[in-house]
Parts: sequence; structure tokens; C-alpha cells
Amino acid sequence: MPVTLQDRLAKGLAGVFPENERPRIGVAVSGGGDSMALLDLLRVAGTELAVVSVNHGLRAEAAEEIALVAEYCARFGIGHEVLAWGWDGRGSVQTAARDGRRALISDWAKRRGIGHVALGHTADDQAETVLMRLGRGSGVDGLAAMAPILARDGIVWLRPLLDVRRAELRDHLRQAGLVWADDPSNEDPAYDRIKARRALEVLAPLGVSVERLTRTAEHMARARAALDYAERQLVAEAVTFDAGDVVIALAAFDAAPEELRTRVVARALNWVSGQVYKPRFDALQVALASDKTTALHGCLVIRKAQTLRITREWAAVAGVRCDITAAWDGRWRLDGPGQAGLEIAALGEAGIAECPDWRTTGRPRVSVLASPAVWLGARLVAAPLAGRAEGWTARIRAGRADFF
Ligand SMILES: Nc1ncnc2c1ncn2[C@@H]1O[C@H](COP(=O)(O)OP(=O)(O)OP(=O)(O)O)[C@@H](O)[C@H]1O
Repeated sequence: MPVTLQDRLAKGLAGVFPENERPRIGVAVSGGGDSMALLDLLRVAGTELAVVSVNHGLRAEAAEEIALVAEYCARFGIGHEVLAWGWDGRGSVQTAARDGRRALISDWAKRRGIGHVALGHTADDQAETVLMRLGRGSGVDGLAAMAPILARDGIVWLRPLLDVRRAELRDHLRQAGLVWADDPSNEDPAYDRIKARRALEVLAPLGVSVERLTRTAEHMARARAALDYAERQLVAEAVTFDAGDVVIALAAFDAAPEELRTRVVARALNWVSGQVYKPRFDALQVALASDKTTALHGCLVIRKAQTLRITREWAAVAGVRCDITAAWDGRWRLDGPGQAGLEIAALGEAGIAECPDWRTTGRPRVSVLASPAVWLGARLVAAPLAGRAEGWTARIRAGRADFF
């Protein structure tokens, strides 16, 4: 029996939900061919759906394209919502639109109690992504390209059509007598994605194809899973958490391969700084090779005889101030005898001068300087991580639990 698109969709969704559970899922549909086909395939499969479209307000035709989605949903009695996005003029418009769409859709899903949202990315998108990333010199993570299942922004994103060719979805739409919109920017050679599409044709004599590049992505995803596994073992062996710092025991660390060492330190830098973007690889290599303290990614990497300590850089938090009830630097909460007007700010030079016992913490001075303290205006009230608690305690997100 031939394998149908329905079978391949089912394969793309295999294992996402427990056997007898078929919750309502969200589908992000632009009115383009890929997501319209995804919508139709999911509906025919009997999935309970809620559909969302985002109007980026960038092209006059967007409203008409979304009207196609609305018509489809009305015809089949499926709930459909349109969310509007506006550009604040910052950064690249494409990146801002994509990030904005992601945030709007995930918020929408959470509001509606929807845990999963399906996207219409195809094998062609995946292959183009691999090629673009090759062009940027990406490593294993980048070449693993788009994940079929990804928990992010508080929901799970699904890409059940990553194995299906764009042309097959167009055929499906034609056979089903459905209309879709072709976004004219999908032909604009100014975009990297379109350049990648053309490059694929040029590289065909070398044997490069969508099938082979998607296979590369799958292979890289497996390699990444193996690296994750090894990284967790190294963390279990070598990493401890000390008042918001990450401390790496060099005995176990130095014996590990370079790829694992850089991954662990990159993760530690993100955990301490709260940044989501990874530190630059070359800067990371410099920091790891140095026997001195290095500033990187809003942190200090401090090498001692037996340990590598990653601590918050005081300069990066010197201006960070918040109300006593808020999370300071995105990760610290302070509890104690409250009074009006208290704020949290870094201890800093002014504060440490008033904490004669800071050495009892056993932590380096630079780490203590960047620790959260309670202030009333310019007066230091308490410094729970610098030996001057005054009834205050400092809490941080769980260490090992959310390191990964
Ligand atoms: N404006 C939008 N509103 C809702 N979902 C969208 C929108 N744009 C993209 N998506 C979702 O993200 C997926 C990938 O979008 P992208 O623009 O990269 O691909 P595309 O090839 O243009 O897809 P499509 O043909 O479905 O628009 C789409 O398949 C769809 O699920």
C-alpha cells in the first residue's frame, strides 16, 4: 500500500500524545500553501483544532491571505483567530516579525489552554535551513536545524511535515480543490532562504538534494542528543552551584573533550547571566584557554588551581535595581523583615565596605560584589550573601534542576 500524506502526518505526530489522548491543538496558518495543507491534513485526520493567523501589517495582501484561512475555518466549523503584530522599527524586520509572531502565538495558545501548536515547515524548509547554516559555519546544533518537537515559550511547537516536500503539499491542495496564497516574498532573491533554494539547484550535480540535507539534519539531531547525554554526565561529575555561581572541578573537566567543555561553560554562562543567546564560540575558547580571569557574556570566568568559577560580573549588574518583591537580575529573590521603600541592588564597592565578614562566605571578592543586597536608598540594609544577613535570606532558581 502506498504511503499517503495522512500516514506521514501521523508519523510526524507519533509519540507526541499518549495513546488515548487527543487534545485540541493549535495550528498556525498564514494562508500559504504549506500551512493550508497542514490544516487540511490535520482536519481530515480528525484532530480537534484551533487556528491562528498573524497579520504582520507589512503587506497589503496579508488580509486577503488570512481571509482564505477564515473561509476555510468557517466552512468546516473550526475556530479561527487573527492576531495583529506591529513593528517597532527595531532590528531586522524579518527577525522581529518572526519573534513577534512566536510570542503572539504562544501567548494566544496559553490563553486558550492549548499546549501544542503545529507549524507547516516542510522538508524543503529544513534543507534550506541546513544549507544556510552551512554557509554560516554552524556546528552540530545549527545543522540539526528545526526540531520536529520543541518545547519553548511555555508551549510545545510541532512540525509534523518536516518529511514532506512542498510540492507534495501543493498537489494535495489542488486535489482537494483548495485555494492558498503564494507570498511574493517567497520569490525575492534578496532573502537568504530564496538564495538557498536556488543554491540547491546549483548544487544538484554534486548530489546535494532536499532528501540528503534533511538526512544530515536528522543525523545532527542524533549527534546533538548524544552530546547532551555526555554533557549531563560531565555536569553531574564536575559542576556544583555556590550562591548563584557555577563551580567546575577541573580534575573531571580537563579530562573531557573540548566540545563538551565549551558546551558546559556556555551553559553555565547562560545560566548565570540569564541570557538566551549563546556566547560566541571564539570568545569562549579564549576564556577557556586563559589562566587569568576573563570577562565574558556578562560573567567572569575565574580560574583557580582546582576550579573554574563562573560568576556574575559586577559591571553587568551595577545599574540593576528593583523593588524588594521583584526578581533581581531575573533570578534572585530576597526574603526578610520587609519595610516600605526597600530595593534590591548589587552589593558593589560601597556595600562590601560595610560587610567586614564577607570573607566568611569563602567566595571571591568579585563574586560577593555582584551579589544581591537590600538597600534603602543609598543605605545598605542587609547583604545575605556577604555575611551580613540581618534576618534576610537569598533564594535563587534551583541550580541543577534548570541548568539544562
Ligand atoms: N502570518 C502567519 N500566521 C500564522 N502562522 C504563520 C504565519 N507565517 C508563518 N506561519 C507559520 O509558520 C510556518 C513557517 O512559516 P514560513 O513563513 O517560514 O513558511 P512558509 O513557507 O511561508 O509557510 P506557509 O506557506 O504556510 O506560509 C508556516 O507554515 C505557518 O505554520
